[in-house]
Amino acid sequence: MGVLTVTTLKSLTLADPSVGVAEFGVRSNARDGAFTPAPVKLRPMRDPDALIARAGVRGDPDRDQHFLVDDRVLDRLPTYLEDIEADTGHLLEIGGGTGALTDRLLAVGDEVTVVERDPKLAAFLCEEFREEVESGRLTVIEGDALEVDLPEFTASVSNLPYGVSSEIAFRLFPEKRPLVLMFQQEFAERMVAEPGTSAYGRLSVSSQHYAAVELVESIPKEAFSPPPAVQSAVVRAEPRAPDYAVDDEAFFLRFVKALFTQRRKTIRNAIRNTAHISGLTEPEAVVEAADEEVLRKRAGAMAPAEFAALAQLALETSGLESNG
Ligand SMILES: C[S@@+](CC[C@H](N)C(=O)[O-])C[C@H]1O[C@@H](n2cnc3c(N)ncnc32)[C@H](O)[C@@H]1O
Repeated sequence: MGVLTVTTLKSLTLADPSVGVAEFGVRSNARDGAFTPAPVKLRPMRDPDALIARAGVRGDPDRDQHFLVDDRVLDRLPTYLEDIEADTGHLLEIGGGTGALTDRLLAVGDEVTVVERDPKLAAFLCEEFREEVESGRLTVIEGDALEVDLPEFTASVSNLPYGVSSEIAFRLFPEKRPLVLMFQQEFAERMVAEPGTSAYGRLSVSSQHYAAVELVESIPKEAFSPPPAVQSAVVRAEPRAPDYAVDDEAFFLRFVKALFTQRRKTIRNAIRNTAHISGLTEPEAVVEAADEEVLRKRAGAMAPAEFAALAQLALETSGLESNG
């Protein structure tokens, strides 16, 4: 019996996607060395520069348009979902651009929805992926990702528009789905930061409230056209319940926000000074009830579970403004 060697082609890039499909086959080392094409046929991935040329656009930084042009990065992004065995039944992409990432998502997902605000790009995506749109595998939503209704997606992989990346991330987090999102490097570092580090803050606590977050890759500016001003980074968020319980999630997040506005102050003074943000009607009662050890800390040294315990205590000892 001959030894079988699977012939794989990680990424075959052709300028024109209509040129053909790549055939993946199994080569038998039997004496005749015959090549038997495997039953599956995989198509090559679209070339990102050719997509930009076909779309007839130049990325406009004022509209958060920095298109990924590095095939290796594009090919890797969906693999961060594979690593955690995420369900790729329905992938959501925010900011489709000229479709280089959309193409990779169609290769791994059963169904893909892409949201794109720029009407010209949304129309191009419909044209470029006409077959997938007609077969129902791809839905293009033209509109602002902060406003449109999002579908029931199983995971998202997106190179986010940086101007609204925080707002979009916090629209996606509560959906509790695996996310692979590109941010500015510094923002990504703040999301994943640990207590006691300079990058740790409100963003770290609120991101980690929803998911286990991990900075999986830094991406140089040259991977984009046009290159952004700063380096980027990919964050993978795997949803999980936090290791603490909070009765009022909205209050917890508001309380954390309030305390970090006074990060140089002790927690004691931060509670007192930020009632207008937290909505606490009796901040002094919270100070009286809390442990001295906690009150002496500063927000940057508080673990998420400590904020949660303090928020619970605050709810038990103080009222909340009715609009808080
Ligand atoms: C950083 S580019 C990424 C494009 C493409 N996914 C890629 O990786 O090459 C961000 C895209 O989001 C679009 N965009 C900007 N603001 C948006 C918004 N509020 N909602 C939806 N799309 C937006 C831009 O037009 C642009 O195509």
